[in-house]
Amino acid sequence: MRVLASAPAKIILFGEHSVVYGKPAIAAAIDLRTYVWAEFNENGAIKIEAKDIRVPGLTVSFSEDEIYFESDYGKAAEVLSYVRQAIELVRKEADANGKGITVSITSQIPVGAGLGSSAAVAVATIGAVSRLLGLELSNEEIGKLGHKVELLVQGASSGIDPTVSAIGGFIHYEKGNFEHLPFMELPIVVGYTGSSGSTKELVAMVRGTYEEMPEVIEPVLVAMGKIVEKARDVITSDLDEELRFAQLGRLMNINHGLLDALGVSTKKLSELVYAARVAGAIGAKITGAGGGGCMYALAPENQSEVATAITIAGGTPMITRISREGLRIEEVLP
Ligand SMILES: Nc1ncnc2c1ncn2[C@@H]1O[C@H](COP(=O)(O)OP(=O)(O)OP(=O)(O)O)[C@@H](O)[C@H]1O
Ligand SMILES: C[C@@](O)(CCO)CC(=O)[O-]
Ligand SMILES: [Mg+2]
Repeated sequence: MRVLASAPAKIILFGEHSVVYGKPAIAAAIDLRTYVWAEFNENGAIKIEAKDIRVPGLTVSFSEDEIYFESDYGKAAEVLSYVRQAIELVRKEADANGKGITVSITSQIPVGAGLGSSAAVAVATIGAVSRLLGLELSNEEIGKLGHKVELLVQGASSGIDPTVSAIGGFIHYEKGNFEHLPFMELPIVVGYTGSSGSTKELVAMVRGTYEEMPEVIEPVLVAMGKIVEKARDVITSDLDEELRFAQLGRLMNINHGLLDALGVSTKKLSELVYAARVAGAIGAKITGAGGGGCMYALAPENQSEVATAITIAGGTPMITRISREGLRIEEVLP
């Protein structure tokens, strides 16, 4: 039997980082996907074929009989730890420890770019392997297992990324609970800096500053939570679209300033944010953990001008759509 599952990337519209501290956040699934095939193998091993994961900065060390592979992301085997933990977790749930499973991954989502590649690969793997092992799990339950995977690998995770990847659409998320927000077409442009950041390291960096000076950082996190509540009121209000976008744009700009204050922006991210605003975007901010990765801009009137400005500033623009669908079982072959 072979099973193919897919799960979407996401953008965080408002509230990344503060969501790790129990504040609310708003996220949406987008139409880039990770695809995972799962099947049994005979030798009892976990085998992972990550077809298009690029491993930048590869170093190979030869020591006696051992060979170690390291990359810019750390030890090569660690790069696959989200997938490995996802398989092990599902095997345990299904009481199938020791069962040989091969997964093969292809992905449209840039890695470490703030678009939730770790959550999508974990959710799609859990989806494919749970179906293979005959476990009946809802998408919501799979999102919760995806959160466990992120906690195991990263040490800290709010769970918003695996939740939105599993269930799709727009969500308001707070402390493990989510609520779907009304679906809307958002005229956005995502700008990719081309460099990556590790969510694990960025979350740990913010934690370090928080512990060093909680009296300074706590009010920043509280303000981020207020931005999210205001954004939710705007999204669910009956204001006309122009006013709604204008208010959301202002909230994005304030949220970006606070993320910069937490130290998760980079020169390139800020350049893309300002280039988008100068080209007429009504709001622009980092999306995801930062430290490289992506920003997004709200540009109801001029998506293509904003995309061009992002290119001129050295980024790669992506005009994406919100995905209503989360995890999907694409094929089950005998
Ligand atoms: N196609 C893939 N195959 C295998 N592992 C992947 C794949 N895509 C992502 N990963 C795993 O996810 C890690 C990147 O996750 P990380 O959380 O740091 O960034 P992100 O999820 O892309 O961004 P963010 O968390 O800010 O949204 C990679 O180092 C790798 O371990
Ligand atoms: C930085 C962070 O808030 C969002 C990453 O997309 C981490 C998390 O919520 O787990
Ligand atoms: Mg991630």
